Amino acid sequence: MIDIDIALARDGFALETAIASRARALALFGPSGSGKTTLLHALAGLIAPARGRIALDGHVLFDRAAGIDLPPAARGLGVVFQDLRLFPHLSVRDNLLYGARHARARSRVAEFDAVIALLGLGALLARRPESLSGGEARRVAIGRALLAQPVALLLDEPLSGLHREARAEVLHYLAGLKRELRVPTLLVSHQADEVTALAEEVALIEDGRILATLPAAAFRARFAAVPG
Ligand SMILES: Nc1ncnc2c1ncn2[C@@H]1O[C@H](COP(=O)(O)OP(=O)(O)OP(=O)(O)O)[C@@H](O)[C@H]1O
Repeated sequence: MIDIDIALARDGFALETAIASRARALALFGPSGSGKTTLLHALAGLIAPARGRIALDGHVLFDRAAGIDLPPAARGLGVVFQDLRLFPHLSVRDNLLYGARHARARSRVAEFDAVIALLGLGALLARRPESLSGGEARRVAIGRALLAQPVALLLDEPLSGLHREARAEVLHYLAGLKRELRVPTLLVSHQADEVTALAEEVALIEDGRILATLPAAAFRARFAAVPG
């Protein structure tokens, strides 16, 4: 259960959003510049809203009025940023183990071998990030985030900038994770096809405001004709 009701402003852009969702796979869908990444960063604890509250499964991450603002590491979130942020000097295995070393003791989302299998990383373990294709690098970043045993996974445009085959490849693996793991996921995207494939519920965002929150079927009916 995610409960967000926040407002913040910076450089002429105002974000004022409220979302309450019980979906295990929620997407935030909107055009470029609508505030998706800003909202994800507020959730992750990288930007402090001027007003409001953020709670996840009843745990308060941020509450301006109550003076609560958990630092990013204490929020227990697995974040895959648009720029991935893999460690260039570490092998794929060590990038993944970094995630595992920072695992939360309380929860068990997925074991190392299961993540390797689910994301098809077995053949890549000795490689360095610089030698990976775009799709492979994303799979590693997702694996590292999962191995931190997060309470929720935040994915910022996980398929953007990939060519057609690589998009299909990463989408296939993300769909597998959704089937196999119970971890709640927030997907940020401006592409209707990936939202349709991965989300159970979709919050539509425009100009920093949530226009509506739709079940996946209603989203499909409304956006099916939009090309990816
Ligand atoms: N660090 C920043 N400082 C000031 N303004 C910013 C900063 N980052 C983003 N913005 C502005 O905030 C607004 C929302 O940006 P944001 O990146 O959240 O949108 P988005 O929906 O994620 O877009 P995209 O899909 O292009 O990443 C934009 O007007 C952007 O120019």
